[in-house]
Amino acid sequence: MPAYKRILLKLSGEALMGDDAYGINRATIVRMVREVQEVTQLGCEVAVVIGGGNIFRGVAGGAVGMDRATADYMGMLATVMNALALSDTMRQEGMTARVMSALSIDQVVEPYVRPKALQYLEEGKVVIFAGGTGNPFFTTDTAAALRGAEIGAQIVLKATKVDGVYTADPKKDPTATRYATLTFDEAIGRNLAVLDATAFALCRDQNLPIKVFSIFKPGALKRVVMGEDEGTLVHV
Ligand SMILES: Nc1ncnc2c1ncn2[C@@H]1O[C@H](COP(=O)(O)OP(=O)(O)O)[C@@H](O)[C@H]1O
Ligand SMILES: O=c1ccn([C@@H]2O[C@H](COP(=O)(O)OP(=O)(O)O)[C@@H](O)[C@H]2O)c(=O)[nH]1
Repeated sequence: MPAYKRILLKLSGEALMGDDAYGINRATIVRMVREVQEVTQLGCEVAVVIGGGNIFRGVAGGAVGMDRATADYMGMLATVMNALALSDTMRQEGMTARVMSALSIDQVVEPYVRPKALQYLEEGKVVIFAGGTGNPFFTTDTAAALRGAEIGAQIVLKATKVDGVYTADPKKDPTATRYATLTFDEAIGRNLAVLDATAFALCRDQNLPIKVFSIFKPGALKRVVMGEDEGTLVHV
């Protein structure tokens, strides 16, 4: 039995690159989709928020002199492309997915309508939320917290490049150690940048726990969903 009835899974855009320099690595996206399929087969309702960092990151555009809001809209469009790729890969693997976008691009994706998203989830379809929050100056982590709260998910699962929350960025500080659990106030107070502070604060206020785990570790998603010891739990 899965430990959660409904989850919000945040998939890193950047992880979609696999070992490529940018874009979507075919083997990587297929592997991610199969992991999601495993948890749907356990009877868990799955909503996904996908990032866009493999195609475009607003802060990077902003850093080279581009208007930050414009760069962020480009980043949001990148998440729409990833969402379409993800949904198509799910279709090829025999799953049913629906993409709902925070930005209206009528010819391409259906708009986000909360009751419809809830209906899809109840029908056992995977719902992929594209376009982040629809607002510049936010991230897809914040979109995950927001949509997670809206759909009544029991937990937000952040599948990322590291296997949990560390005392410092493990990519920069090799002496950093991993937490098994920590509170939102500790994460925010210590400026732990594995998620942005807005996402942490929203989850804290809604009493919505977050689990951070590695997207590269085979079977990790299933273990998290089964309530087994994997990654780091951030809680109130
Ligand atoms: N305290 C920390 N613990 C774990 N990871 C951290 C920490 N501080 C910064 N990071 C970095 O945060 C990254 C994950 O966040 P992010 O770049 O938003 O990835 P994603 O593509 O999953 O959204 C990790 O790859 C890691 O290098
Ligand atoms: O609500 C949002 C979500 C995303 N973005 C933009 O989209 C980019 C891609 O999202 P993110 O960096 O969160 O993706 P990931 O880290 O998962 O690759 C961000 O850098 C922002 O520029 C945004 O402006 N508002």
